[in-house]
Amino acid sequence: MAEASIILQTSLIPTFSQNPSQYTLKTHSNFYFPPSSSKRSGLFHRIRCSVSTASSGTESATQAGVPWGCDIDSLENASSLQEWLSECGLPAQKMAIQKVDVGERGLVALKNIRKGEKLLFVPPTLFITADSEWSCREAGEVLKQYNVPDWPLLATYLISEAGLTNSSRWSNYISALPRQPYSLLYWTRSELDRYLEASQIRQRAIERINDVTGTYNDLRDRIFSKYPDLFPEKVFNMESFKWSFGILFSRLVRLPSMDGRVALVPWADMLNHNCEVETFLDYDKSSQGVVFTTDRAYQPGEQVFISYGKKSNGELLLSYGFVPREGTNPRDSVELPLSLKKSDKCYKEKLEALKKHGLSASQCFPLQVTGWPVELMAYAYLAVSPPSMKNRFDEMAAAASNKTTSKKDPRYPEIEEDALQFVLDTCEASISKYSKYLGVFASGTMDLDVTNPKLLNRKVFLKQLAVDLCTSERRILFRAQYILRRRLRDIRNGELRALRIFDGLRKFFN
Ligand SMILES: C[S@@+](CC[C@H](N)C(=O)[O-])C[C@H]1O[C@@H](n2cnc3c(N)ncnc32)[C@H](O)[C@@H]1O
Repeated sequence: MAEASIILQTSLIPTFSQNPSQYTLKTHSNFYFPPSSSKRSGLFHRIRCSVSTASSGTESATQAGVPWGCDIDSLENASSLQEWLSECGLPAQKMAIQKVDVGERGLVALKNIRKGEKLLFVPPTLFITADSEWSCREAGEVLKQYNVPDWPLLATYLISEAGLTNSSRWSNYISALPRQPYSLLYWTRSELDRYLEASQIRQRAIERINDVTGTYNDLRDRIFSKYPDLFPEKVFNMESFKWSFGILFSRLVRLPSMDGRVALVPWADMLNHNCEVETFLDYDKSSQGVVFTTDRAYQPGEQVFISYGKKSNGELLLSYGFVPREGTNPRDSVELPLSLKKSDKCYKEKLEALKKHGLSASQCFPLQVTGWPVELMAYAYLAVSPPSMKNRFDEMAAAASNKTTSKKDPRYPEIEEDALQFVLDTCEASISKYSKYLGVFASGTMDLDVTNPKLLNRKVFLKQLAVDLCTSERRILFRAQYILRRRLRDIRNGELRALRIFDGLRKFFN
């Protein structure tokens, strides 16, 4: 299991990124559109494809949601999925899809499973990748002609196959997918503003929704509108793209041993996440299938888990729509926003130095229970450094940028106390934001059981997720506050002791 740290982070996409602005899904600039449209229309003017527009009547797709898939906790289609997969070459399994306590549906051991055992063996013929054959060949050709990148291509592929209902080879798989995956993509702007006000995840969710909307608009304007027979708006619309991106965010796998190729892997994507499990999905060259190796033993009836990667609770909520129980995620982190003070005499020079290294006047850094990155301290040093340290601004900004290769821990003893105090102040400002939020919203929702969200109304469910997230993020801030206060106390005690010694020596020589 080589390079576990890298692989774990990338097992189930999307990956953790320290800097939200580095997140790239999109869109305009990624597309290459061939210059000549006359050639294109010559090639495609005859093509037609019959796509079922399903949910009849006047109900628009936007109001009705997508007309395919099933309820998130439904086992209705699970047995036909399992049957179809076996017919298509999935070997006999030691697990079956069942209702579970964590994750609603999941894979449960049917027999004793040993630690270190390889499971699954899903063959490549059952993966959905950017190279999969389209049931509507012409639609696939159009997208390839436009060099549409993998993510939007896969999102369109999924809708195209779903729209064909039973005539798609993936119909058994698609019928077993959730009709509305849990995802922040389904939260409205006012829900994000209201419930995630205190957390930086709100901004990440807004950016992600904008990316998905931008990607859909791009595809519609540049491609779908030119081929309405292949991409009718009744099927290829914002609602269906929200669904397909929701599916990709929560189920797409990056396979390190296949050069990082991304794929939907039916059956393997029925495994739920556990923060304490270290094993992940990958392609196994010897058995030529997707497998994972158990890192613990399972008895019949126990749910089997994998890891979706080293993700914070916020990132798990963003992509997968759940928040692990408090204190169970050793990889949990919270983003701390640090900013230059506008009143700083060297504001302009500092900003210039930051910009040179791809940073800005306001920057988020991840705090973990175990500490924080060297980049955060470098940024704090820059923020508090006086004009006399002008010649060090560039090196501080470079160290604050995670793009630098050297990970030296920058130290400026003369301003260390100020830098720590600056981080502590920011930390405490964040804590009071969380406490205010939790004080207002949390009352009465803390002890609700969210294992069966269908029983709760949507508002209460979202609120509980937000409260769980904010509680876990505030816990990390409290821990950082404690460490910072202790360090400051040590520095101040050390200074006091040094002053006393100096004073004693002075008196002695006098
Ligand atoms: C790859 S799918 C796993 C199969 C999924 N449970 C299903 O029935 O289709 C990922 C989704 O499973 C659910 N899930 C996975 N791990 C979970 C966990 N630890 N707690 C709660 N839900 C989880 C979330 O809804 C997530 O979006």
